[in-house]
Amino acid sequence: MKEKKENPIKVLFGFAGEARGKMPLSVILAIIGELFGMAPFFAVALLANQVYTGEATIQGAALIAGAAALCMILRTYLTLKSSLRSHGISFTILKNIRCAIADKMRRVPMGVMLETPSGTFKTLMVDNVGRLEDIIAHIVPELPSAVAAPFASILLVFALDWRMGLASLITIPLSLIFMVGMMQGYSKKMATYLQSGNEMNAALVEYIGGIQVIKAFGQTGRSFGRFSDSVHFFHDSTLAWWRQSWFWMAGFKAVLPSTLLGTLPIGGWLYMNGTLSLPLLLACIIIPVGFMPQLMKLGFGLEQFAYMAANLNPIRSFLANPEQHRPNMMVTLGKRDFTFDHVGFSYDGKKTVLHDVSFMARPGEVTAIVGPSGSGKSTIAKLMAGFWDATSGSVQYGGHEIKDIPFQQLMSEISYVAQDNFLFDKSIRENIRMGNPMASDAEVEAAASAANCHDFIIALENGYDTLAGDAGDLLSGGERQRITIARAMLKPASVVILDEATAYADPENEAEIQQAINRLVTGKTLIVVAHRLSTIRNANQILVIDKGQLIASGTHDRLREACPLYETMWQQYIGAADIAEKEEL
Ligand SMILES: Nc1ncnc2c1ncn2[C@@H]1O[C@H](COP(=O)(O)OP(=O)(O)OP(=O)(O)O)[C@@H](O)[C@H]1O
Repeated sequence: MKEKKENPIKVLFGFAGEARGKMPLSVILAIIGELFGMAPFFAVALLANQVYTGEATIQGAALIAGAAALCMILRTYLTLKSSLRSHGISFTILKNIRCAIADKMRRVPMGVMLETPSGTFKTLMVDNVGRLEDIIAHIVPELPSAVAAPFASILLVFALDWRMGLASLITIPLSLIFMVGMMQGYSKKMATYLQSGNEMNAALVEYIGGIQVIKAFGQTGRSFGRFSDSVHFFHDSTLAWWRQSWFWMAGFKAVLPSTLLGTLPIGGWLYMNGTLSLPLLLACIIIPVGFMPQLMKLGFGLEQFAYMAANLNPIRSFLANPEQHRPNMMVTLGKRDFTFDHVGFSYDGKKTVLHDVSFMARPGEVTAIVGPSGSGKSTIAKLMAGFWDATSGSVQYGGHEIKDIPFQQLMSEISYVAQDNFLFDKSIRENIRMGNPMASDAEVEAAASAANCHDFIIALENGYDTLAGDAGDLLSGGERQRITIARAMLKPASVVILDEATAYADPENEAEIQQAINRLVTGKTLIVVAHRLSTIRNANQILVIDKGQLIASGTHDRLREACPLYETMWQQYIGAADIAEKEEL
């Protein structure tokens, strides 16, 4: 995914939608509000002058104080108005970003959705987007006003006496030195901070998920190790950042508002010289005291912009994913065969994982895909299911390119049993029924029996009503796999794509799964990504994949003679099966 360096504010307001063009008024209201906020300082300066010149009267002082109070009321009113408006805009932008992410989820290839952990979407939608709220609602309108009011005051001090104007600015270059120290490596540190926070969240979810095993076996386990490491990393990196920046931050906060450092000695010297009158001295000392705290907001605001960019990046990155387009109109499918015609594929546009793969899988037959780990077997299965589109060449089903078949229509033809045997956090009954929402309870249980899972399901405390999430730690990987096979059995599909799980190679589970598969595929086309070669001995066609290339195809007996890689895999398989059998005895 390529990312152009774009102004993050521009990117953010690209989502303004119906609130487009409303921010300038919010900024103007905030600026005018801040200008009114300077009134008390002018009032004090004016009063001091009147006292000095002997012009001060009770009525005059009351009038000045009243005007200052009115200005403060106006300031509160305008700031409130600006804030109300900017919050409205902020919520609109947040809503639009969330809608854009949700919309994108529908458009990205199914493979992106299946392979991205759901926690990542939660972080994107809730955390990253949520953190933008304050920045839009506060920083955007307040930053220009934090510049405007001090700027107007500085101009006034310069107009009164340019030497005092310069004296009042003396703390700015000094504080800039501290600010540069504070901002050193800021973007990198902020990115580490956010990333380590996300890593801690993910590790916590994994740790809590496995707590039952940890308690049962009194072990700390790998997941605790990961959680503990992430907590320590978060602690260490945050502390290191704080240690590096506290001195600079304290210096910045102490120096910037201390305008007296310049105005008092220089003003005093000018007064003693007789080149500055006392009223001017007082005015030039008091007015800067009022504007510097505003400039502090500027420093804070700049920091927030870096924070905003760090939160905006993962959102932009997801939205930059290429989209998968499918028509809505159903097509008339011919003979249900799969044809791969010179197919090439890359997940990320950089590394090619399939090179020029061509084959045909005929209806009603078993086509097996074998090869070393990482050779591209699952990728072929995912291209058949339409989860990704071929980068070059074409994948066809029933005489049509898969990308010309509506996704729903293709899904109604195919039952896909994934390697990671994904169960939803619903009851086991509902998990199986997802294969066919119209199925009765009796049909669900019949499918479960055929998939060899009825017995262990009824042994659970709540039987078929047990939530898959609650049952997660009670079920073995093989049992979870069989539940997904039961789901696939219930689906009235003509093709079954079975991405075999690698992990459940113990002979008992293997036999149970094998039986379930045999019942599942009666009369259907089976495409199996095979890790256990016993599964596919009788396959009509076996495709041997190596490093993304189809190096041979044929029946088991033919490949044993013609394909050395297949023969080696077969010998390894027999050897492993022998060892497993002996261990069982
Ligand atoms: N979502 C993805 N994004 C990027 N690369 C991926 C993705 N999924 C798989 N790959 C890479 O594509 C290559 C082929 O992976 P694939 O899962 O198809 O192999 P496989 O033969 O099925 O492996 P295994 O037998 O271990 O399941 C591997 O290098 C893998 O790292």
